[in-house]
Amino acid sequence: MELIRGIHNIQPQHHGCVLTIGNFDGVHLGHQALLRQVVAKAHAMQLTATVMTFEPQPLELFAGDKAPARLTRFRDKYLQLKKVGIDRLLCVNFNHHFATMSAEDFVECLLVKQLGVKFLVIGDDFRFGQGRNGDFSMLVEAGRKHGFEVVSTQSFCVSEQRVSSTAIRQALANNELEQAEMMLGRPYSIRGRVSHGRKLGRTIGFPTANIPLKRRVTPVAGVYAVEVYGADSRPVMGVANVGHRPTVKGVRQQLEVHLFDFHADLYGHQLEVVLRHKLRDEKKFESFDALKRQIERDAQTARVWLSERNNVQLRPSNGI
Ligand SMILES: Cc1cc2nc3c(=O)[nH]c(=O)nc-3n(C[C@H](O)[C@H](O)[C@H](O)COP(=O)(O)O)c2cc1C
Ligand SMILES: Nc1ncnc2c1ncn2[C@@H]1O[C@H](COP(=O)(O)OP(=O)(O)OP(=O)(O)O)[C@@H](O)[C@H]1O
Repeated sequence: MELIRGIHNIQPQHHGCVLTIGNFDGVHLGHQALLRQVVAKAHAMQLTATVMTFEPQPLELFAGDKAPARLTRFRDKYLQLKKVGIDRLLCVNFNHHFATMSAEDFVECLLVKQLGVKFLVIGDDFRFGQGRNGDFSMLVEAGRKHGFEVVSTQSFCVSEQRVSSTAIRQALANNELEQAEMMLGRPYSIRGRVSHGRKLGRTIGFPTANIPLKRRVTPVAGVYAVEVYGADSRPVMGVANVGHRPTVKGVRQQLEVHLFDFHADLYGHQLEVVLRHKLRDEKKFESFDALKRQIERDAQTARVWLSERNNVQLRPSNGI
């Protein structure tokens, strides 16, 4: 998948495409249904399947710290879009200048002149341009004038609820991990590179791989039973904490994972940590020793939960 970083990097060879536009945070099942239409249409028209997305996401520019937590970082979004079969990703730097572009300019300058859009697929609620003034009917009108077609997809629902990034964040915040998985089409996970921590964990028998979340705010917090990919050729079970570590006066939010029965150096590795089950909220303990005893209990509960779940999943369907 080709990545175009910023509208100033659009070249004449990018002219002519089947396009969709949006945040695509999570690249959930609703997004995937829409993206599959884009890919199918692009094949039929022998054009490139193109996605326009924004970095930062518009609300992150407008609301700053109050913007909702991200489901997927840009890197994860890129990988998921590639998996669905998108050919080209245009990542627009969403700054105040871009935000003041009128809906008319957005269509005429960007969609028509620069991208030469031939077919546009958008969701039923899509709005664009300064003040969110542009809508579906305006695009249809512009399409007639400039010779491109516009279709609006129907809402993709799970259990009669429209799948959306907002609904998934809500499910995660309510500890409804299975509900979130049904909407994402895959379990919720956090990816990142293991960095050096304070190395206190090993002193209490619980070495942890630390994945700094940097400026990322996650829609989850607390202690979880997890499944980790990227540490070994097979998934490794473990227990993880997403939080600020108040007992040891941690400042930055971080993901820390202790892998069961695993003894190898993981510094620098890219891990994917799948959160399977929430055990409890993070809390401040009166001593490091009390925290240690609680982590022992967490690890035991996580082991039991994960092995019960794996037994159910691995049991052959014919009951043998
Ligand atoms: C399963 C698990 C649960 C944890 N729960 C808490 C908690 O409730 N409160 C807290 O302050 N820190 C918690 N921590 C973070 C520990 O404070 C941290 O792992 C320990 O200080 C080691 O840090 P280090 O990896 O930087 O050496 C937890 C860590 C793990 C692995
Ligand atoms: N469930 C869905 N069914 C069909 N189209 C969808 C669905 N969810 C999103 N889309 C469409 O996918 C495109 C990108 O969506 P976008 O990420 O902006 O919205 P979203 O997932 O609904 O997130 P939010 O909850 O923040 O509104 C838009 O055109 C949107 O209308």
